Amino acid sequence: MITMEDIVREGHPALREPASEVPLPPSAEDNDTLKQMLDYLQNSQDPELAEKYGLRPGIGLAAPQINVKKRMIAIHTMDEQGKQHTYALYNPKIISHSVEKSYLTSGEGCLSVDRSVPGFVPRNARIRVKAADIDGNPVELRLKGLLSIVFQHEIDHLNGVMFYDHINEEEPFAQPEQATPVE
Ligand SMILES: Cc1nc(NNC(=O)[C@H](CC2CCCC2)CN(O)CO)c(F)c(N2CCN3CCOC[C@@H]3C2)n1
Ligand code: NI
Repeated sequence: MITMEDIVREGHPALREPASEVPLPPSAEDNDTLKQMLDYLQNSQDPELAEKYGLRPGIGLAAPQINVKKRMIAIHTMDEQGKQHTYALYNPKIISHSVEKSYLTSGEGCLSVDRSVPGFVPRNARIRVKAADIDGNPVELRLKGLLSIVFQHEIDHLNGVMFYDHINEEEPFAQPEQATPVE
């Protein structure tokens, strides 16, 4: 079971190195790791389990955060319409994106960052993603809103990018150009 002890924090080299493509079909080990990442998110959103195991709540997780330098991400979140979305993917790749930007009005945080970093994180409003699902089958997703933001935060981790790398240093809460806020 993944707990906060397995999550590496700022300063750990794994957070700043690019992660490697996962050979498909996935090995039993990679499959197990990805399932455990998804379990973490589901456990962290259960108040009793989160309390019992001291889990910080999460809606996304990338393998480098558990010191596995492979291109694997898990996402478990509700969208703005209250629909549950669960993804466990290998080798996600943004193949196209909108010119329009968006950002979470609450700013972003990170399970690997034990501090608050205020500011808007400008991201692409809509993205098209190609990836492989947990069985290694190809998937193509068109994402917008919160889901688009979460995917970009996780794919950033596969490229050694942290959310605060995107924050405008001079004016953290400057309204990003051509951007739609996501509540
Ligand atoms: C927005 C939010 N970020 C939470 N944490 N941060 C994370 O997930 C980081 C990834 C997110 C940060 C911004 C975009 C992606 C983890 N990251 O570092 C992975 O790279 C939350 F936990 C959370 N929610 C709202 C929904 N709620 C449902 C009930 O259970 C609690 C849950 C809390 N919303
Ligand atoms: Ni993160």
